[in-house]
Amino acid sequence: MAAQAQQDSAAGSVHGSDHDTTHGSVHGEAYDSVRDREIRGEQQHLDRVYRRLEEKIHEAEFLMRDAARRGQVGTPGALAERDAQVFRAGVHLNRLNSEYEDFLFGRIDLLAGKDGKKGPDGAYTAVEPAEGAVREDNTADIAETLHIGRIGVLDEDYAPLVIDWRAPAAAPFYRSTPLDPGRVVRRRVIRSKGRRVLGVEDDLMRPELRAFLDGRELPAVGDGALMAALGRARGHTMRDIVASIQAEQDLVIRAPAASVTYVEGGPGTGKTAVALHRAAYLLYQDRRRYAGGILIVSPTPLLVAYTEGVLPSLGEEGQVAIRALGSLVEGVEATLYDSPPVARTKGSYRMVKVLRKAARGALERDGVPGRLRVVALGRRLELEGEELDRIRRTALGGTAPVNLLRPRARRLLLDALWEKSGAAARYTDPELAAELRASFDEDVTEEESFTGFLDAWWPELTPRDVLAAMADERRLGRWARRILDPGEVRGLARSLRRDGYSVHDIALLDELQAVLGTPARPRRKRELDPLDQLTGLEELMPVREESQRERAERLAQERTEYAHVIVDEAQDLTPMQWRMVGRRGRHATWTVVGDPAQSSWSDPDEAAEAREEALGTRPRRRFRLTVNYRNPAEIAEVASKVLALAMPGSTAPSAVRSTGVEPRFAVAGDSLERTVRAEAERLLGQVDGTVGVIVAMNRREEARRWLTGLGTGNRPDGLPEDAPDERDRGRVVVLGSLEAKGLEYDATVVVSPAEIADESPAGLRVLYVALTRATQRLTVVSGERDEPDGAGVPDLLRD
Ligand SMILES: Nc1ncnc2c1ncn2[C@@H]1O[C@H](COP(=O)(O)OP(=O)(O)OP(=O)(O)O)[C@@H](O)[C@H]1O
Repeated sequence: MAAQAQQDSAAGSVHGSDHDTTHGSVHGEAYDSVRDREIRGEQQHLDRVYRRLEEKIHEAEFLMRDAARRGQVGTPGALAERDAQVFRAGVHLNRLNSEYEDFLFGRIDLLAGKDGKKGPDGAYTAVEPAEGAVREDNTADIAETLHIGRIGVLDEDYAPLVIDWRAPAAAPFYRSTPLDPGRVVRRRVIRSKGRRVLGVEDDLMRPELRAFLDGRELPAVGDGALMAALGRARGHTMRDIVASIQAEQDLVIRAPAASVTYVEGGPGTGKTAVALHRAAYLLYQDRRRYAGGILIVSPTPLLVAYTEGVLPSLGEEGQVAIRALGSLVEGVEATLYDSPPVARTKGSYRMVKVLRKAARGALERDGVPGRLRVVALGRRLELEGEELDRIRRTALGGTAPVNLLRPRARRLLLDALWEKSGAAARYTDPELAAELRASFDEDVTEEESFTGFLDAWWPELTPRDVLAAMADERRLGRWARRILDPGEVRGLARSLRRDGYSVHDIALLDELQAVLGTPARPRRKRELDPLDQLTGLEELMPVREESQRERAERLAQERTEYAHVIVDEAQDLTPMQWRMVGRRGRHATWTVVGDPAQSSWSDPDEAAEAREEALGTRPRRRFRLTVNYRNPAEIAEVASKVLALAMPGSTAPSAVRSTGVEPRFAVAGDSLERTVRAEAERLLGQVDGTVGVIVAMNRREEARRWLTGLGTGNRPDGLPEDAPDERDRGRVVVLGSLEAKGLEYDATVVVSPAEIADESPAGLRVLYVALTRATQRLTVVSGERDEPDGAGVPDLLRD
């Protein structure tokens, strides 16, 4: 399994075993000296790149100053687009310099191509080698060497010093494999920090070939960049994978953005990483088109926080908004959880009908005046009871948004009052009657008693008002008759009486916003500005352009629709959430990534239907990711047992590496608390990075207390500042099973598989998620319900 995966991966170790050791020889030369020489060579290249960038930055600064001197706007906006880009690159570089590793991270050495055409990035465009590029004796000359980095840099002759990783010329760096090498002979990953090259790792794509560069044979050093990247300790934020994107991932990242791109793949196959890199790629490829914004929808705020740093590290911020499902509606933030049955009700498609009824019914409230009384044409006119109800029913006919029906209701009230006045009967001349009616309407609508009544009887409803009205079980029962059963009504009403909102409430609020509509507001008159009287003022005023970030924030606030929508963990969206997300991408292209086997939603068919509706009739392109980069084979093996129960017949992705460390099974004796704490402590000593403790949702609070002071950042009272566990602070994280979605840790403790599985109808799939979070070590603790065997293996994880 793992061997197959290695073969699939472009970075799989393909060169001879003499390179796997740091001593030995490469083509008769001491290995260490070859490596040093290669590193020195890359260092010289990196120095050249930095010198060129500095030149360009100075040039851009000069142009800016010059433009300012000539009275033009003193910002990059006044420069030619190319220079402005260089300027931004320079600003970005300064940041990269101080904050990020691996500005320059790759290199490919290529055979001569089929033709001599060059692309805009200065590189040859041919994908396949020229005939005769490889000589009969299996030797060849390297015709082109490209360096790949986070941005593109050209030298003074417009030859590429660095190719942007998203440019077409960089694709072979990611796609070439020994099975399908194209022109690539050697693929090199360069590790650098700031301006210093630290190491190089090579893969030969044509190991049978002896290739020469400037008369010297091309050596290969290192033993696999991908494995080195995967073995690194995990922190609290995700890293980008630019240096080691794999061929099957690259196909997704660079897929044309038309229509809907579907990506499925098991845990750890890089779906989230791919989604983020795809956003950066799309912006690079067509910045103008995506100025409309890219929205990335993520299931939890924890996953947003985990992934947020990746885009700036790719040079992208601003046009991409990463939002949790609970933060998609402006001004509200989900903070509560619903029990599985309530979540199921709230997420169900049936809520559309309930909400439509509630939005109309919410107009009838306690305290609404039962009588309208006005004086007009010298008479007292009244409407009450049944008459008012009838008017309301007529006004509400059809499906138009409730808040937009107020003018219609107002009209109907005036009609009824006019009727009551009997004036119509007295005037037979239609012109005269119309005139009188107009002045009647004007008189009535100016009366305080009329406007006051209308405001109370037909107020502008907000989504929150309606949701609050649904907290009344009796009223909700009326609106949900024959749609929800009484148990569902009770649970729903009770959950809406809490302070705050759950993630499922947010989709209800959004649906209500659509059902209620927003009446057009009269434009506020601009206050009289004495300077308006002067002309030509603008030219005299210094104009401060918005910074890119300010602009992005402003646009994000104003924006309700996006040009491209990326949905991460798409298997978890409920039908109501699909409707909410769908409204934000009505004219968008889409990338949808997910894994049905990890779905915590209990009715996948219903969700699939809502998803299809949200995505409309656009054509679909499907991709499948097959390699698990997160879990070692030993952990993947245990998880696959639960997969077999959760989704019989589905195949698990193949793990790319194995650590030789089997998962550990512990049985809680008389104290679950003590066992969990001891196991977490043990793992803290075994890994350098983070430890995630995953428990059933209703044990979260309790488990946080169990682990107080153990690397959690919750210091027990009286602990001296330099206590030994101080270095572990923040390394242990306690999570409810649903919160673990998408995250990963060096080691995890999964507490009571049976409790997690029993918690909801989708429990087995949630357990599958929990078991696939660790990059190095997994400990499973059995509790009362787990029925462990003699080796401590719980029932659910046995064959
Ligand atoms: N090509 C790669 N090079 C290096 N690391 C990679 C690569 N692809 C994925 N990874 C790493 O593997 C881990 C899993 O990736 P990611 O979280 O994107 O997977 P996923 O498919 O979204 O998983 P899940 O479905 O479990 O949420 C991450 O640490 C990611 O950085």
